[in-house]
Amino acid sequence: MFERDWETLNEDQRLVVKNIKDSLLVLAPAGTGKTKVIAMRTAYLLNQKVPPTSILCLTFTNKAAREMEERIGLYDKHNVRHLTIRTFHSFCYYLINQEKQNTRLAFPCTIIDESDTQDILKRIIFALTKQEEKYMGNMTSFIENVKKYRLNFSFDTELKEERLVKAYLKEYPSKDPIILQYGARILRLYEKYLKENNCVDFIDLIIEATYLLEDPEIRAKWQKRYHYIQVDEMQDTSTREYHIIKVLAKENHIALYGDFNQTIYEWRGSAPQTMIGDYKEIFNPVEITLKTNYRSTQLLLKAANSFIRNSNLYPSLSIPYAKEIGEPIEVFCGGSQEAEILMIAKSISEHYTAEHKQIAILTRTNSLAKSIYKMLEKKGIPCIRVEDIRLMRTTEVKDLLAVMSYAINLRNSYALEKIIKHPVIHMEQWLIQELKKTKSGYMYLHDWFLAENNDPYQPLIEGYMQNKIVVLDVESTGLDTTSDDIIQIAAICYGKDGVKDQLDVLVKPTKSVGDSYYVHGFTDDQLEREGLEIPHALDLLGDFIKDKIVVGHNIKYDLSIIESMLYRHHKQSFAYPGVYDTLDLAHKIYPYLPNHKLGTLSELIKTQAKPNHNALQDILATSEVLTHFIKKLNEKKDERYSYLEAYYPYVQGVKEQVQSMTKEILKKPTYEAISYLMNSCNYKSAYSKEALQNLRDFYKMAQQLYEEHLSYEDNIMKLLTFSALHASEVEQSALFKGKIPVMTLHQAKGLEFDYVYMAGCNEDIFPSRRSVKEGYLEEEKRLFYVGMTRAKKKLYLSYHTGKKMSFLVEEIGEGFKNYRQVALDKV
Ligand SMILES: Nc1ncnc2c1ncn2[C@@H]1O[C@H](COP(=O)(O)OP(=O)(O)OP(=O)(O)O)[C@@H](O)[C@H]1O
Repeated sequence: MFERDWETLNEDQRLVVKNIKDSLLVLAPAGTGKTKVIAMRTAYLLNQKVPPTSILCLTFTNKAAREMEERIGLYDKHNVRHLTIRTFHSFCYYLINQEKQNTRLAFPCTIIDESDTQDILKRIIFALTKQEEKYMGNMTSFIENVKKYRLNFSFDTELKEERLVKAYLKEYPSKDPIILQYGARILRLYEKYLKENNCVDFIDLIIEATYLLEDPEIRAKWQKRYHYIQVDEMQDTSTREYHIIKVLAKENHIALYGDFNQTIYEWRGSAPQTMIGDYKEIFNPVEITLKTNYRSTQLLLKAANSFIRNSNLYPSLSIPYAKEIGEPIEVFCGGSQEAEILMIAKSISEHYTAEHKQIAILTRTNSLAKSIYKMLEKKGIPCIRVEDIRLMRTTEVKDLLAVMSYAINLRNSYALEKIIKHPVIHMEQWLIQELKKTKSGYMYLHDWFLAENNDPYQPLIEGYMQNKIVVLDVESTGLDTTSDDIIQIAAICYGKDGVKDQLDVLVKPTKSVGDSYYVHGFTDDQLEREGLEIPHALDLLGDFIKDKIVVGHNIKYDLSIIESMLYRHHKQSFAYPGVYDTLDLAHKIYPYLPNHKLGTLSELIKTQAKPNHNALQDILATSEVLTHFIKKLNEKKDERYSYLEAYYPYVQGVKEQVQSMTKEILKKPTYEAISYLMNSCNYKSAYSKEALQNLRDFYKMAQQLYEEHLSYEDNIMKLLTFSALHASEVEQSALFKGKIPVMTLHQAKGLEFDYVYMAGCNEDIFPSRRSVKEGYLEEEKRLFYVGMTRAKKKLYLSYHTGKKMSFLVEEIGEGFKNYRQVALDKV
């Protein structure tokens, strides 16, 4: 297979595939086969016996990652599983997950996608300004950019939001009155909200990965891991992402692939020219340009080249492979926007029969895509608005995901609020508002749903008084709770009279400790000599924690791996009267600390025991921190009781409903949990026919993603991560169910179609007036180029009278276009 495909490659492509000794910069204009080349070069590396675990491929979309994996799988089915092929965010998540013990995040945290971010910001902005949506667009990118800007300062610098925003606005001035007046407060409230709910957004993933890689040990480990790094669509890689690549690559081989003319995310922080300047200086790459275009007809390619010249874009021109001269671009003008859309409809139904499915309609804005979709639908043309088929973003899917997310992260009030507002539960708004006001007593919304008829901290306080608290910590061969082994269990039983008992055992693992030796210091030999068999160690632990309150710092991780070991050894889960996490308490009691790691808390409280990765020492430090927290909790006891008296009777019923629902979810595979919610909990009564169809698709997706060997909880985690990282993406398969996709140009990145209609080629629409005002005219030109180069056979450009035709159409130059004007009554 590889040999056969190798034969089809042109000389430039072969140069790239075969060069595995230098760093590379591959400049590849649209349609010249860079995706194909990356896949073949990876296969070639495997042929040359490069270990698959040392190859990292970063793609722009999950779809591209999947396609690349499939393509490489054709050449090497066995090794493809061991490659790391991910999008940037997904890679950062992977890295953080592997460094669970070092990250500042508390696992399992919930990753929120862009629509959740918008939702949260909308609420904050409304609460502060009583203004609604019109400020959203600006605010989302403002928050994203300020968060990234924070990385210009060292992690040790303490920077309050006010100072950070001031510094940012000095460098990047804004005229938006809401940003100027409220920017810092909005940022502060947004960050606080995420922390309280144990959620992270996409930028946090990049920030946390950067933070982790600052640690010399962690950095060296990851640098050692990857010897070959390939990055697709480098032109849209943000400066921050490039920084991570650079750190990882160090002196290893790196290959960047891209096309300056397809940079369409400069507004989000990509600066390809600066990045490449830096890359050339540091890595001294061999530069190869792919010149042969395999996608478009001769005429379309000449038109695209002509556009590049006339608009002064980056001078990378390509030559056609196609023998077909092709048809000229058809430019037509409607007497109104409606007439323009009707002309598109007419053209589609006249020229293309059912066999011609490869058609797409591209627009500059979402709102135009919506109008086109509506009108085509009325005309009976089967089409689909890409925005609507982002399955993971639909309200109904998000409703079900909220239940799952809450089930595994009981600190997630964001998800909880979604659940209790849902029509099947419907807690009244006034009550939710009142419950949110009880934070001053360390009672967050989620605490109301954990509390029995009394103070949620009562069991902890009582446990302390009765010397029945167990502080626990386990060490393992790695951080994958589903497959790694426990090698040490350490616990103390303590309370108001100090430490009463202690358990400290080593355990024989079923596999080598590998690199984890550097974290805990136990060798295979020592564990073999001194370790107990795991069933025995688990029994000892079971006895030790019986009837005790279990506490730990980020205890969820320890409990997950214990649960997994019990499951693997066919043992019953442990039962204990309560679990508390000092990390959770730290967030509530000291919300404004820069981080809540055990070391930070130990310094703040001045504990005698200092945490140092030795399990017993860490436990002692945790117990001192806990004692301090219990004192604080006690101080607010009366306040909590007065809240409980006022609201608990209203909460109780709903609480029981939510608890029984979430408990049930954790006893089933994800897809069964979906049908349980739909049927037994009657979620289905709340949705329309289309929404129910989406939920059926979601069910199927959960079934496909399900992995038997993972625990129920880990499968939920997998589904949630998948949905967050895929939320902004178009699932190509759904597009081609015999419907014509209507989408924005940004959504069309990386796709190709036989026939492409670019609508709304009017001044002020394309280029968009706002972008031009903000200084992004060049980016608008590149977006136009991306649109033109999606077409394989024919391109249609349309506009309407009332506004002038976009000058971008003129910049294609003459000799490639036919003009047509039709009045509305003739359509
Ligand atoms: N050597 C080749 N021979 C025949 N077809 C090829 C060759 N190289 C690439 N192609 C085909 O050309 C088309 C474009 O390739 P590909 O999608 O890899 O380009 P690209 O550079 O990633 O494009 P873009 O940047 O516009 O997304 C694909 O259909 C691919 O299969």
